[in-house]
Amino acid sequence: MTAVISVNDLNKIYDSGFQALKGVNLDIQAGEIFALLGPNGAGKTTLISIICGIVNPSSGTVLADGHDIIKEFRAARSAIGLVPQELSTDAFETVWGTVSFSRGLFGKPRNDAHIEKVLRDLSLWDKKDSKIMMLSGGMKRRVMIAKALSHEPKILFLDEPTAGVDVELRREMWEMVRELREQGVTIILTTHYIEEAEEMADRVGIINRGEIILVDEKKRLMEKLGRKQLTVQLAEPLQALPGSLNYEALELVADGWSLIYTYDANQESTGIAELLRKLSEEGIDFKDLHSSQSSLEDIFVDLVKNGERARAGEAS
Ligand SMILES: Nc1ncnc2c1ncn2[C@@H]1O[C@H](COP(=O)(O)OP(=O)(O)OP(=O)(O)O)[C@@H](O)[C@H]1O
Repeated sequence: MTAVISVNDLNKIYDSGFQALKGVNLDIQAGEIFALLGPNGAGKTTLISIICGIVNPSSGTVLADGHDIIKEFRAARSAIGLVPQELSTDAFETVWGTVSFSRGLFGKPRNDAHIEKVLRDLSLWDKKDSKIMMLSGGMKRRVMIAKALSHEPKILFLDEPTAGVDVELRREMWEMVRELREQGVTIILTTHYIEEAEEMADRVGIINRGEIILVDEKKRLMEKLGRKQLTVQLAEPLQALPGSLNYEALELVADGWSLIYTYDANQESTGIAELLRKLSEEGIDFKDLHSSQSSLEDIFVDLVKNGERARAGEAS
């Protein structure tokens, strides 16, 4: 695997004195979809902005497509397409005009066939002569993507691509991102929607308070940290758990009508057999059993919470 972006010991301290990035190390592999996930203010936009040359780093280095983003800014930047959070296009320009103009900004020679392909791939071809202001919100977002792809970048950044878009458009965007990956574009998206990372990404990086707290393949992440929950629906409600069933992994919920048992599906012994035996010994009957896998959301919330707890421990 080759890293198409390599971030080394990157720090950012804003003029206000606020440290938005703390020693970030990150490699993005060619051809992957990488989701950078983190709560508001975690540092996602700062990281992307540094890689794209919009914000200066305080220290550390970044290589994009093998080029140092400061010393070889032009070469690094021309490998990158950026779809920013904000929609910013000239309302009076046509779709064709604005997208071709973007290509020119990167010093690339005119290539109408490429612009046509981009517009067709994004279902914008029949709108090529429309003025931007005449387009729907979804179409405007597509134009932003077309602009970012106009100079044939190898790497595409999407900053919160589906913030504030409706469900249908979100699905379309996901589909489009997958198609781009098939064409060999490496994609990095930032999101606070765990659903988005879960749906789209090959790998997920979690950033919190300027630190990357975890990077892993999505599948492995879910297997490694994924807990399962077994819900036992009782035949009769319980007031309280009997002493023999009083353990941390077991909770009485739904006014005493259900038990939730949390276990690690990767362990050889899950404890389920023992739980069921104890229920029977205590004479507790149940109507139904079902298990569910924890989502990336649970994993994320746990990681962020644990990080905060560890920090509180350090402080005290
Ligand atoms: N120009 C600036 N000057 C000072 N602080 C800043 C500046 N830009 C961002 N910050 C702070 O740096 C932190 C990280 O911001 P950033 O926009 O990178 O986060 P984010 O993860 O992208 O958040 P969001 O999801 O809300 O966009 C925030 O606390 C923010 O207030």
